[in-house]
Amino acid sequence: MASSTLICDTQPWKELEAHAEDVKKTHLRDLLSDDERSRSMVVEFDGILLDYSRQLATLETKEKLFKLAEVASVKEKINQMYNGEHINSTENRSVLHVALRAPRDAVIQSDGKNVVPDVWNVLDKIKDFTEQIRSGSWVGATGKELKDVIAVGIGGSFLGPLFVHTALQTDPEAIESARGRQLRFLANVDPIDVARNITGLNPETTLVVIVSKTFTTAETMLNARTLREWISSALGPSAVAKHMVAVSTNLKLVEKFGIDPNNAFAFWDWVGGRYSVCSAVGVLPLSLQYGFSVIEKFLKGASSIDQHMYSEQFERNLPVLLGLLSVWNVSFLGYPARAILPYSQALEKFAPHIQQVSMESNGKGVSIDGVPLPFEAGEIDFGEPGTNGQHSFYQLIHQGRVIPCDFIGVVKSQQPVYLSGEVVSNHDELMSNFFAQPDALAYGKTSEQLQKENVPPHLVPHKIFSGNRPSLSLLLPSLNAYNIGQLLAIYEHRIAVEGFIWGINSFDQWGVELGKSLATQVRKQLNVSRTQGEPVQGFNFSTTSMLTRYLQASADVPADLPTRLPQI
Ligand SMILES: O=P(O)(O)OC[C@H]1O[C@H](O)[C@H](O)[C@@H](O)[C@@H]1O
Repeated sequence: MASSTLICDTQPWKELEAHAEDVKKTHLRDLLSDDERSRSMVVEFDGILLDYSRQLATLETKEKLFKLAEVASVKEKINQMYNGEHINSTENRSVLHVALRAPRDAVIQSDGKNVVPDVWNVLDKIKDFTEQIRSGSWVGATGKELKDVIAVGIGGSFLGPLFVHTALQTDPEAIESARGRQLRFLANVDPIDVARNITGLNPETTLVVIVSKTFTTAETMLNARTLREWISSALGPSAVAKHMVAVSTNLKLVEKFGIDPNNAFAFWDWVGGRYSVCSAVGVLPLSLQYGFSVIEKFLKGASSIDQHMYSEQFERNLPVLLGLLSVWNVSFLGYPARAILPYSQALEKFAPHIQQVSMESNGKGVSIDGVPLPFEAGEIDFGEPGTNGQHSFYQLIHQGRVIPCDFIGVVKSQQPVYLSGEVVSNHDELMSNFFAQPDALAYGKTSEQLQKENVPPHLVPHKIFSGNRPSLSLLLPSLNAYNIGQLLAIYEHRIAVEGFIWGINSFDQWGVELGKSLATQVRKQLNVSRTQGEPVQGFNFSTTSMLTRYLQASADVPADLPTRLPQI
């Protein structure tokens, strides 16, 4: 496909549009009665099972989607990504998060250089440093062991590590290796988040890890300065060297901040922020908490999916299939949202992480060549663990709008519980819902069924479930570090595949800039108003009124800002 051709102008796209009209006339009840079809919509790789038989799709849909992938050059784009080509063209960068989890002997080139040795130099440094901290050979300024870690970072420097930390927290092996240690995350510039993070912690036993790709993000830098103050006001300025380390691509700014460059852990501009959890961004704080050997398993799980994505034919390729189905739902069936529904409390931070990976990657309005898109790209991702979500927003999913759902289940619980006298184990109880919900969505309930149940006629319309609501199910064998790595990589690659089809740049994020620069203007205004009593000017009526009101009502904030840390 010529690079300036939009995907929506190609024949396979047009055929899919016409085909979607036919498929909309069928019902999942009928599609699911064809066992042959269902059988062909189950794929397994490395213990992970994907069943997409409850997608509103036929065998013909699949074939047509493969043709779309062909005309969109998906295979070529995957190869370009793995070969380190500058596919992030607006930032002129390679996109090589796969190199972060590649085996030591792999060769992955960026700009003519094999980056794998650099990756492993940093991993070795992390291993060494975290062993020093965990063994107590590195101590704080007063000679005490550093048992607690606060990771300061936001966006991609926060959400992925938080997801993995939350997922590992109840894994038996991880629990064992984290005994006596705490890992916290400070992301929001809201001072309440500082207060919550330092509550109950002693600076003497705390290590602060500043995580920022650019080392310029306003929120992270203010939080970093705040925690530097917390440490130095308690232990003296020289304590910072023992209590603060950094992860960044910008080692000059790390040094300027006052962190010893020896205690800085590098990564590279070919790692996108939201794809950085497998770099020092995630590996350092997570190894401090769980030990490097646990986190190495997480990297191996992600690497297994990387190889699969690269070499498996599309019919059996989990991320490619998932990506194609997402495009089908969004662009042809017209369902703009997706619910991510893990039936595991350990995955409670998975949807928030994927929200960033997906919405920041694919929420674009122009093609990679800058041509405005005549169709919507991206999807609205949200989710909560089951069964909690069932008691919250599932009403809308069952009887309101159609939202394709990803059901994620786990065969073996991290924490099995059985009660004598109960019908099933606690995990079986959870999984009963995992298995039931997709069928409830697909089949629904008809008025005939309701009448047979003697439902009073006036309630029948309220109790009808139209069904025909698509979902897919992913079944993981367990939820250890390896499986968590697999799950992460499946979603990362799925999102890339969607972007490859839509013909957009999934690896830049210009849409976050405008709000940041307007906040700079407001920050300047707040400063001159508080320090010099300047009236608010240069804003529209609404912002001027609100700012004025805010300033008047918070006049107790001292203009000279004497240091004040949370009083909690
Ligand atoms: O890691 P940092 O440079 O501090 O960036 C943190 C975050 O900043 C921005 O908001 C970007 O949109 C995110 O992709 C990034 O992860």
